[in-house]
Amino acid sequence: MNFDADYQKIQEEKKSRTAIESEISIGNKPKGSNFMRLIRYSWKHKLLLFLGNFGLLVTSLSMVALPYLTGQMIDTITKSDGKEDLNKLTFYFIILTIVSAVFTFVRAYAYNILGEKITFDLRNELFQKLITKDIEFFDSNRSGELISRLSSDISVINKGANDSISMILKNAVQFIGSLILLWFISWNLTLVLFCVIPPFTIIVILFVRSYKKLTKEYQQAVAASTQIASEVLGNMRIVRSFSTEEKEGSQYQNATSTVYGIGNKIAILGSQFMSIGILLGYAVILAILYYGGSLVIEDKLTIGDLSSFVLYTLTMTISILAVSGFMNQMISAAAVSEKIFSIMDHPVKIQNGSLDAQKITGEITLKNVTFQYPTKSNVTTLKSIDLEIKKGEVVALVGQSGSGKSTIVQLLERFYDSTEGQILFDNIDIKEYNQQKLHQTIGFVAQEPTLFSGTLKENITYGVSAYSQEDIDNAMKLANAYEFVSNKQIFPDGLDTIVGERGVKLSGGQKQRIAIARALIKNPKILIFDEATSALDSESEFQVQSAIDGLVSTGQKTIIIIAHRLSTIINSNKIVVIQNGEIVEQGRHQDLIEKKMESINS
Ligand SMILES: Nc1ncnc2c1ncn2[C@@H]1O[C@H](COP(=O)(O)OP(=O)(O)OP(=O)(O)O)[C@@H](O)[C@H]1O
Repeated sequence: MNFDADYQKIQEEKKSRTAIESEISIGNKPKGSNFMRLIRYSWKHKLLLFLGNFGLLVTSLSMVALPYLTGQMIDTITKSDGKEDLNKLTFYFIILTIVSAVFTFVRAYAYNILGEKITFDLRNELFQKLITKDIEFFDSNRSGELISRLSSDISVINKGANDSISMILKNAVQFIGSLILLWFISWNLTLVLFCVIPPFTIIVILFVRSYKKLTKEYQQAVAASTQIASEVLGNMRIVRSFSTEEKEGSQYQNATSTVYGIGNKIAILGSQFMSIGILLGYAVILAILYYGGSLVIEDKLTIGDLSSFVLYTLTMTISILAVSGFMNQMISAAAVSEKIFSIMDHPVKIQNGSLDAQKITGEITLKNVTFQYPTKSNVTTLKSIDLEIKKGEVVALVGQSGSGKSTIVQLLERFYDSTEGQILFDNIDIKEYNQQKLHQTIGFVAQEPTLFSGTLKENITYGVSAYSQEDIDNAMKLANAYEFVSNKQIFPDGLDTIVGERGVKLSGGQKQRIAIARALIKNPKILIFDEATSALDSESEFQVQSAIDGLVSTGQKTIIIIAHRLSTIINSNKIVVIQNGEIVEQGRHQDLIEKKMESINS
């Protein structure tokens, strides 16, 4: 294992971590209002929306009627002959309470389910869009951040989209309904109330603004700490071997301290707002009681009406406070949805072609290919590469680390489009081919094989829809994997052995051979080995190398091998030497040696 390189990688990742902490580079700004776009997601579930809103209307109107009924009951109590009316009013009260309870259930249930459906739709749409983004997108957006978009951020939208919208609407209906009834009970008392509403509204607006800013900062801080956790937990062996647990622990603590700090500010702001709200609320009640009480003394208002008035004022104060509370959730949802929609809308540059690549024979041409990575556009990684690979040829790409060998492979896989020049398969531009079909004709084995959680069989047949047991066995035999998979002492469950995080750990060489079998089962016309043996010990290397040699000897596939070791490439039809992104030499091994001898002699 190359610990130094790994350690350096972690350090580099850490440096870039700081850079990405604040912003996710998702490119273009979202179009239109995010909120309206969220509403459109709920519009897809019209029945639930209708049920929720109907429940909401009925509950809110019953809540508006209750203080009025209470006032009427108080007035009836003060009359000596009011028993019959009291019974009637009590009956109405009971009915209203029951209606209110039933429709509260309808509203809450419909909105909760609606929230879950929106979450389901958003999460799936986002994931589908993510996995079809250009590889370039993943160069500049860290997986930790993208995962938190998918998990915690979408849950924030769920809360914002169901609880808050429904509660805001409910309280708004209650507020307006109460205001109308207040006006009918006593317009002059209502005017007193109007004097307090503007300062109250200004405070709410100021609070909402500051809250919005802090919420955004909070989410970015959470994403940054998640990124640290995911990197450290994913690289535990390196962390342990360099004894950096303490350092990583304090790094994480620093990141979470930032989260805590912002959370603290949010808590202070929220509490301040609540206390000012309560203060203003009681001031209003006192004003109403004082002025309303004077009107009762002057016989211009009944005690029942004053009681209704006080209750309505309370309802309205609570409504404003509740709306502001739920506004927070909605603002968080809007802030989060802005990021989610920006990711969804980020354009895909690599356009798919329509040509079926199944009939490709394996002839590859690179014509004057120049390339800069989009995230490093000031550096030309490949410079005017001209290369011809014939069908069935074995070509080795050699050169110093960082010279551009793997970049050539990435262009052949069309992970990126070349900046200049053309890549042709069977004399047809790579852009003309359907990408999925093209990938089926190319088998790729990377330096560090990645297996997915699941069985060995699932891993070998990854990406292949139709296969027989014979296909699996053949692929395993060609990859030198058949023997160890069939060894009941090592793998009692054979192909059904679970691998991955919760399963059996495979050795590097075993993993690599499963990865080769996975590449071979597609029966690809082109096979690419990107330093497939460089991370292995000599025994595993021998096993993998003989699997590659076996494939080379069939002469049926075009094989591109990136390797450092001479033994791996000595039998190639062509060795291509790359230096600083340019081809400096190419030919058979013997030709290159002769050339070298000539240059030494001359
Ligand atoms: N996704 C990427 N984004 C930006 N730059 C990249 C990316 N991948 C590679 N590079 C850069 O491109 C250059 C060529 O890298 P490449 O991986 O092709 O080299 P290589 O010859 O395969 O090296 P090695 O033998 O070490 O694997 C390097 O400078 C590298 O830093």
